[in-house]
Amino acid sequence: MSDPLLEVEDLTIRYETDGGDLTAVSGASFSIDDGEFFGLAGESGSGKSTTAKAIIGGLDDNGRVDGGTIRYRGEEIQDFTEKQLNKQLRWKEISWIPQSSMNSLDPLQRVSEQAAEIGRVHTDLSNEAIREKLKEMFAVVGLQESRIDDYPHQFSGGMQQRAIIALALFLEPSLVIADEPTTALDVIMQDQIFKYLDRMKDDAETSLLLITHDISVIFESCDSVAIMHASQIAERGSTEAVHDNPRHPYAFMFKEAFPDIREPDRDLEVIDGYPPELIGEVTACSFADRCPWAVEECRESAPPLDPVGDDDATHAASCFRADEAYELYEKHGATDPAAPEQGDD
Ligand SMILES: Nc1ncnc2c1ncn2[C@@H]1O[C@H](COP(=O)(O)OP(=O)(O)OP(=O)(O)O)[C@@H](O)[C@H]1O
Repeated sequence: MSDPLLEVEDLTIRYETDGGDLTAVSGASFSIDDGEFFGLAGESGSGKSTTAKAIIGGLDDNGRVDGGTIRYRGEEIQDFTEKQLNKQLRWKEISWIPQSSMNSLDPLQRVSEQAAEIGRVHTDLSNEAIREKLKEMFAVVGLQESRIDDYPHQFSGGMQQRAIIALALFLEPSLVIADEPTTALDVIMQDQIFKYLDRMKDDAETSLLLITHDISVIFESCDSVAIMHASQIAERGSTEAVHDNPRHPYAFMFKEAFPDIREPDRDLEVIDGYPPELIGEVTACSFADRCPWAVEECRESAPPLDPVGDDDATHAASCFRADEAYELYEKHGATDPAAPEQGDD
């Protein structure tokens, strides 16, 4: 079997802060194949954007990869210099639709000039061919082709977002990283962009790393998923396996917190509390303080992301009670029948 397109292994990322080193990602592992749509879900602050930024070499200055590897087409890239990233990866291989596109366009350059510069560095295409490709993408994202020569300030916020998406896709990259790409867009436009990505997937085996807090979008559009909670991957696997047979309490409670068209009458789950901010080494399950099924062991060490042993070899959960938690949840709701009743000694 060939290498996965992207392989993230045991990745740990920390930010230097006044309060000490904050662990934003702790031991994360997942891989994305050619033509695979992979969703990374989780509440705000779980480490999704940090993971994506590390892949494209865009960590904030106070952030660093503190352990693990990121391989792209088999080559380790976590220590690539800016020059290597620009020359070998960005735009043509991996393109990035950032969470906030508002400041991503150069205000001093027409969009077509920005495209020309990207095209010059990464392809042999003529200027005319680059303009044609950009016009095609403008049509896909619902912008008039004639506006490729506009400056960013001539667009509204939503239009700037669409211009960024056009720039991210016009060179047909192998991997598109999209961080909450559709939050500023209406549903029709979201649908149009996903349809276009699906076409790229069919025609050119384009892969997608889709980052969102909305797991229902991932269940609709992705082949695989990882659900993160406060720096750790709680569960990972094919969308089908994680949807139908979830094992980690955060994964199934998070999933049940969103409406599902297949179960219109279900009450939505509420997860009490907030994810912790983790200073220093992570030495416990980051969900333990919010988990109805947590036992002593969960606070004594961080559970490894182990295979759950079903038909999907990629399906793994980092929970000491992965074998029983979902069954208990289905029988008793979000309470542990083995836990002492309140008021007991
Ligand atoms: N530059 C930074 N300096 C210090 N801490 C940071 C920095 N950037 C992110 N963090 C912290 O790292 C953790 C992970 O943040 P990250 O933005 O990766 O999460 P996220 O899951 O993408 O959240 P959101 O959905 O809100 O974007 C959070 O605790 C956040 O406060």
